[in-house]
Amino acid sequence: MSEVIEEYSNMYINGQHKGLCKEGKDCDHSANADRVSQMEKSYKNILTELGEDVNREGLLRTPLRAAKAMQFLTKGYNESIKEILNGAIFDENHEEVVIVKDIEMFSLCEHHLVPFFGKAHIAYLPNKKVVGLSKLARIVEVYSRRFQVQERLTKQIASAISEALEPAGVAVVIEAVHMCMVMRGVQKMNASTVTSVMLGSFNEDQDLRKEFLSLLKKN
Ligand SMILES: Nc1nc2c(ncn2[C@@H]2O[C@H](COP(=O)(O)OP(=O)(O)OP(=O)(O)O)[C@@H](O)[C@H]2O)c(=O)[nH]1
Ligand SMILES: [Zn+2]
Repeated sequence: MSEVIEEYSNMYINGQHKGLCKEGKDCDHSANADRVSQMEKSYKNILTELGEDVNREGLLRTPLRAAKAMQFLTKGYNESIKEILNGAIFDENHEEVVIVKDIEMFSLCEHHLVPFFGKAHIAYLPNKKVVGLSKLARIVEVYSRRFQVQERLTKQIASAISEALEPAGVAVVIEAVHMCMVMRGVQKMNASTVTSVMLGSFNEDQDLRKEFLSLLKKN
């Protein structure tokens, strides 16, 4: 048995989940072990093609570590908004804007598979329903932990909030630095990219939009 399959099989003993997955959640460790094992092989190939000796001490466990790291960095594919928001939305007659700003986000650019990272700022104008504040940050996690372009990430976050809460309006702004523009390609250290999606009242009401954008400038 390969090291990775052994490691993953050990997590599921006598019907008890140990380690990665939540108690009682239906999951398939052996399929995941196969996936990680295949990725490990692929990383070995990549390192070899780059001229590295995959048998030197420092690299011995690197392909496996890289495979697991990549799984973590793309864990959003296995997460569901529905599950995250289950029980977290409640009735509240709050008619003012709710803003959560400076939510750190880390994603991977789908063109080069290198990171882009920065901050997401979210506002919504409730329409009878509000959501646990941390869940807004969790929505950012679900969509950013995937291969992305910043525009789509911004839109997916806004749409998820809009569908779940049916608010009067939603605004999402993301500011990010793309390592594909910093470490390679055009090599611009200080360029940052800002994307925004304004739905409902944030789209229709210029004053509301301005108020949100001016709040983002304040520290
Ligand atoms: N719109 C958008 N473009 C992105 C994002 N991330 C990376 N890109 C761009 O995707 C483009 C890929 O273009 P290509 O010309 O195929 O790639 P490239 O030759 O590596 O381009 P350079 O980076 O200019 O060297 C580049 O312009 C990247 O800057 C993103 O989130 N949104
Ligand atoms: Zn890129």
